[in-house]
Amino acid sequence: MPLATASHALTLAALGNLEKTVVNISVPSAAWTTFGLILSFYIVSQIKIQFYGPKVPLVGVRSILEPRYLANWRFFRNAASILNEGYTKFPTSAWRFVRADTDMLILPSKYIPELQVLHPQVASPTVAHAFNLSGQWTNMNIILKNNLHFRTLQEKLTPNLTHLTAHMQDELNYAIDKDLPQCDDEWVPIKPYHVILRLVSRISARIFVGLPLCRNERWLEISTEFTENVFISLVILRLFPRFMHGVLSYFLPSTWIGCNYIRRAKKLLVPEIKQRQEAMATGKLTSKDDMNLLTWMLEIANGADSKPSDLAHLEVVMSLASIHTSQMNAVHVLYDLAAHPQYIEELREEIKKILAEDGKWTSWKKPSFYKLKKLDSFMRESQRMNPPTLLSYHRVMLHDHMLQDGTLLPKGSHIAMAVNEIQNDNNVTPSPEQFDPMRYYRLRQREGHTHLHQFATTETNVLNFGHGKYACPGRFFAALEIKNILVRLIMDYDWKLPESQGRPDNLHAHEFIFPNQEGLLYMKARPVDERLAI
Ligand code: HEM
Repeated sequence: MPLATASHALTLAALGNLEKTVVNISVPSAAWTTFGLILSFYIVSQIKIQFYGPKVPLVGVRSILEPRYLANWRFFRNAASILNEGYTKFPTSAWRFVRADTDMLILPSKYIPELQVLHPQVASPTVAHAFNLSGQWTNMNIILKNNLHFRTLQEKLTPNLTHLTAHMQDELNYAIDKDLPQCDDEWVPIKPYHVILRLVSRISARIFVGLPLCRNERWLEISTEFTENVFISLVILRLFPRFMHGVLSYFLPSTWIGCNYIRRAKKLLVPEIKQRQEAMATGKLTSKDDMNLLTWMLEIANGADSKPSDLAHLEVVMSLASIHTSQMNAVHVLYDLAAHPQYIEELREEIKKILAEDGKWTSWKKPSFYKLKKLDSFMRESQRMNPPTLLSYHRVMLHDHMLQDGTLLPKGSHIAMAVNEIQNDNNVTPSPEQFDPMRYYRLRQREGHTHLHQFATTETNVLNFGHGKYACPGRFFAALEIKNILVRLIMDYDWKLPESQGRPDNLHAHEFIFPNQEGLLYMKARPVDERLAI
C-alpha cells in the first residue's frame, strides 16, 4: 500500500475513532446538560410558584409538582372552570393562578374603591394592557409611550357624540349598500361575524380618520387585520414561557404581518397627518369643519405627542381597541335575537315609538338612541352572557401596596378581577343562567334607577368596561355605534337561524371569548313600508 494511501487510511481510521469518541462523549453530555437545564428551570419555577409572590391561596394547579405550563394549558383550554373554582372557594378574598407568562393575583370587587384611588404609577392599567397584549412583540407598547388616544377619546370624542350620529348613519347607509347582500325576495345566508365587522370598521373609520380616507380599502384592511394578527400572536405566545416570546415572535407569521400593517399604516397616514398639521398651522383646518379623531388628536397633541409616525401608530391601536370589541357585541346580539325571535317585535315597537316622537331615523341625535332602553338592556344582557373576556380590571403593581385589610399587593404583581364570576353571582344577577334580555330595562323602571344599568354604565360588580377613572374611554361611542347598526338591521330585515340549528357556539381561548366566525344566519329584507325611511 503506498505510504500516502496508508497514512490516509490511518488518518481516516483515527478520525473514525475520534468521531466515535466524540459521539460517545458529546451525545450523553449534551443530553445531560439539556436535561439539567430543564430540571433546574422546572425546580426554580416550582419554588417560585409555591414560595414567592403574594401569600394567597393558589388555584388551578393539581399538585405541588405540576409544571406551570400544564396549568397554563388547562387555562388556555378552559379558563372558565379555573376562574369558577377560584371564585367559588374565595368569593371575598384574594387568590391566584399561574399562567405561562406570569402569576395572576385575582381580587374580589370589594377592593375597587381602594384600588381606584391609586395613582397609575402605583397600579398601572396601561402597563397591564400592554403586558396582556404581549405588547413588546405585537406593536402594542406604543400605549406606554403616549396616552394621547385616551385623552382624545375622553376630551373630544365622547363630548361630541351627538354631532357624530349623522356621520355614523351616513357611513352605515353606504356600508349597507356596499356590503350587505340583496335579499328583497328570498332568505339569504350570511356570516354575521364578517358582515358586521365590515359595517363596524367602516363606521369607525369614518369617525377615526374622516372622509375620503375612511373609504380607502387599504386603511379598512389595516384597521381590521392588524387586530386579528395581534390576537393570533398573543394567543400563541401565551402558551409559552415569557423568556421564549422574543425568539418565538421571529417565527410567527402573525407578528411579521402585524409589523407590516404598522409600516403600511404609517406610509398611508403620515403624509395625511403632515398635510393636516400644516393646514391647522395656517388656520385652514379646524376640528369644527373636520370632526374626526385624527384631527382631534392633532388639535390636542403637544410637543413629543405630535410625531406623525406615532399618531399613525395610535390610530391603528385605537382601531384594535374599538372595532372587534364593538363588532363582537353586535354579533352576539344578532345571534341572541335569532335564537330568541320573540323579542324582535318588542324591539321594533320601541324603535317605532321613538320614530313617532323624534322623527326620521336619520335626524336622530344621541338622546333618541338613549331612549332605546329595551335595546340597551338586550345589549347588556347579551354582553353578560357573552363577555369579551372573563378577566378585567387588570393592573400591574409598580410599587408594593397594602390594602386596608392587610392584603399585600407586591410590586410586579399582575392583578385582575374575575368579571364573569362576579357579575353572574346570584347576589348580583338573580337567576344568572337565564337569558332575560329585559332584566336591565325592568331595573331602570325603578324609582331613581333610570340612568343606571345601561350598557355603557359600569358598576363595581359589572366590569366589562372596567370601572372608574380608567374604565374604557370608548364605551359611549361603542354603545352609539352598535345601536345605530342594530336599529337598521332590526327594522329593515328579518333574521332566523338555519333550520334546526341553535345559536352558534362561542369560541374560547385563554380568558377571551369570541363569537363564532363561521356561524350562519339567514336574512330577508322587510317590506319597503316597514323599513326605516332613509
Ligand atoms: C363593546 C365594546 C368595548 C368593550 C367591551 C371594551 C372594553 C374595554 C376594557 C375592559 C378596557 C380596560 C378598562 C380598564 O383598564 O379597567 C378598555 C380600555 C380601552 N378601550 Fe375599550 N371597549 C370597547 C369599545 C371601545 C371603543 C369603541 C374604543 C374606542 C373608540 C375603545 C377604546 C379603549 C381604550 C383607548 C382603552 C384604554 C387602553 C389603554 O389603557 O391605553 N374601547 N376597553
